[in-house]
Amino acid sequence: MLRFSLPPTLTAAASPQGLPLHLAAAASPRHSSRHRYRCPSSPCALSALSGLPLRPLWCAQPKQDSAPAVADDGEDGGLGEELHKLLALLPEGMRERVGAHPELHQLVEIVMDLGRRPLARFPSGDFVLSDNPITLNDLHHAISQVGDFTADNRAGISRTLHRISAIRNRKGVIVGLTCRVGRAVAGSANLLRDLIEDGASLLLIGPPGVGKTTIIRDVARMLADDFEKRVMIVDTSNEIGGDGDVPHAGIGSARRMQVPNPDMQHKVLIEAVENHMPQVIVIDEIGTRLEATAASTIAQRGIQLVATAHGGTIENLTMNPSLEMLVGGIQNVTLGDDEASRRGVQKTVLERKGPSTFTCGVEIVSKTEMRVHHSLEATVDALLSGRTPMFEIRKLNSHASKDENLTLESEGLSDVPSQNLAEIIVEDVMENDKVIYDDSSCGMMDEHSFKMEASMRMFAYGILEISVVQAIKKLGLDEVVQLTDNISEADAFLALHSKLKKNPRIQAAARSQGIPIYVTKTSSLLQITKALRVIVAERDNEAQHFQAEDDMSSVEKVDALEEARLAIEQVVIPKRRSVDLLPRPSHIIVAQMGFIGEYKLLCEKVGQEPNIHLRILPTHTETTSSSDGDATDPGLEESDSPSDPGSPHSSVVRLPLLPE
Ligand SMILES: Nc1ncnc2c1ncn2[C@@H]1O[C@H](COP(=O)(O)OP(=O)(O)OP(=O)(O)O)[C@@H](O)[C@H]1O
Repeated sequence: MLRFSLPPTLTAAASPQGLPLHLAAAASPRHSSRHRYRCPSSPCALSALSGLPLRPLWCAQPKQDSAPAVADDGEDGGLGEELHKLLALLPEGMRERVGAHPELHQLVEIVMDLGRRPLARFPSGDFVLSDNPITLNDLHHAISQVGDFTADNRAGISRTLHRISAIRNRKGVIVGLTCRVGRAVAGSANLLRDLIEDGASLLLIGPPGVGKTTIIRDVARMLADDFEKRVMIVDTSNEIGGDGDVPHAGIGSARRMQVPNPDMQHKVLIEAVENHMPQVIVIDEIGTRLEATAASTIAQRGIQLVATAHGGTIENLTMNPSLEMLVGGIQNVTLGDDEASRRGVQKTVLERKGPSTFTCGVEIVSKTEMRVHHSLEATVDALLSGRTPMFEIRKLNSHASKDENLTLESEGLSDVPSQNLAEIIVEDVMENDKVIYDDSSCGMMDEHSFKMEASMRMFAYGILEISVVQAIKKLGLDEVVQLTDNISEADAFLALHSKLKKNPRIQAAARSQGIPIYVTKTSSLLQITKALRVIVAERDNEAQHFQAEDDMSSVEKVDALEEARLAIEQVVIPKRRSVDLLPRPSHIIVAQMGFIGEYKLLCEKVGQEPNIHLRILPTHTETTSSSDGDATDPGLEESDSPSDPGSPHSSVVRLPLLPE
């Protein structure tokens, strides 16, 4: 886990909320140097692979000339001027009740439905503002203070970021209001600062109320003020720049175009590009096919695009016919039989149709946690092929108080957590060959002793690629183990047991490749690291074994030829006696025969496996024809007789393996 300490000056400057993001708002960081990371599967996917820390939020100096960030909550006990404007919509009794609430500064919404008790929504839960039900008068009082409701039934309060949404009856009369508190939280986009600075087009996805608009507002401010880009916000419901014709200070020097009617959003998008020469376009809520098409047109013109869309995950987008275009579009493809079996998939598969409109996808999990998909295309491809996509988790420590250290962690980069080591099981699922991983032995091994010379390609299935890559980095195996998407070129296969069990096709594909299959019970970084150790160690042993065999083979060959040389030069030629050499493997016997042939001597193979060996005859090949049928060859005769090889009179002399 990576921890960064908040400097005391900034700690002191932290907002009364004590929220980490508010702490971050105290600084307006500007980064001059950046880490660049490399990904095996995609050139841009990657900070998590680096093993390098994310930058702390305050690591750069605030820009001197940038306007100070506007926080909603003011000095009067956290009740800022803007919040006052929202509370003014309420009848006095309710206003006092909510004003006295200890979490006022975190108020999210006020709900007023005709004939029901009014509610204030806080992150901790709902709070009843009055036992008296809301009347039409209460609603009229509120409506009279807000601007006009547009076609999307939304209105705002001039010079604020609040959003008032109406519920109407069938005759069009307003019978309910949802009054959302809007805040400019400078620093809420700091977790995305590196991507923004890189010029990446970002698609932020998240459920309603998770904080997308707040983040995108800060992105616009950051791009305009910190990175001095020409930013145009296409503000469909005036939520980013606030209600009224003068935009809210929360967007900094970004410009804003209002949209007369939500159906016109796509037209205003194109107009923004054609008339105002923006470098960046910011849009809240892309929701229709027309809007998605307009966004894709803009991206093709090389403009940095930052947008939000509703949805829990990127997978939701791939299943949304209106929005799938944002991720490149999805199509059905029918594969040939060979290709289908090579990939281990069915014949009809889903594939991405074209390039994605956005470079990166960011799933907003909560106000303090995001999942960054550095390559949206790689994520979509992974999802469509049934693999788990690689993403990076970026978090602000939600437990940090303003007096504590602020923790910025990326799970993708954090150290291996301590876990119950007994749980670690790595099995080789090839039949009858189950290996239970012995953790104690692993503890004895030095992480850096796993270096291998030969590189190895590994196919991971059902396991986050990012975790595998991290484990590879942790073991220092970057140069050794590479991930591959193609099972047919893999040397090893690592899978999550539960997932592999359910996919006989992929099992069959791996088996047909004849590669070792390893499984882990869970996909925790710890288990993957340990699995990798086993895989690499086994591979290392194998490599050493082959190497040893090779080495031995060449040493034995030298010995065998030397043995033949001594036999020829010391016995066969001077004493004209035959000599039996030592039994050897066949490829070495062949080498010996060639060697003997150079002396123009005859030899023959004698004995049975495993004792087959050569007998060198004191007969020259030139004389073979004339001596053919010479049954009286003394050497041959003598050598057939069982005799003591050590005897000076013996016809069979066994030479020492190595000459002295
Ligand atoms: N970092 C933050 N700190 C404090 N409050 C926040 C933060 N981010 C958002 N909020 C508050 O949470 C509420 C919802 O935020 P926001 O409107 O940005 O969400 P959203 O995801 O855009 O919602 P929707 O999809 O419904 O438009 C607002 O009241 C906002 O002020």
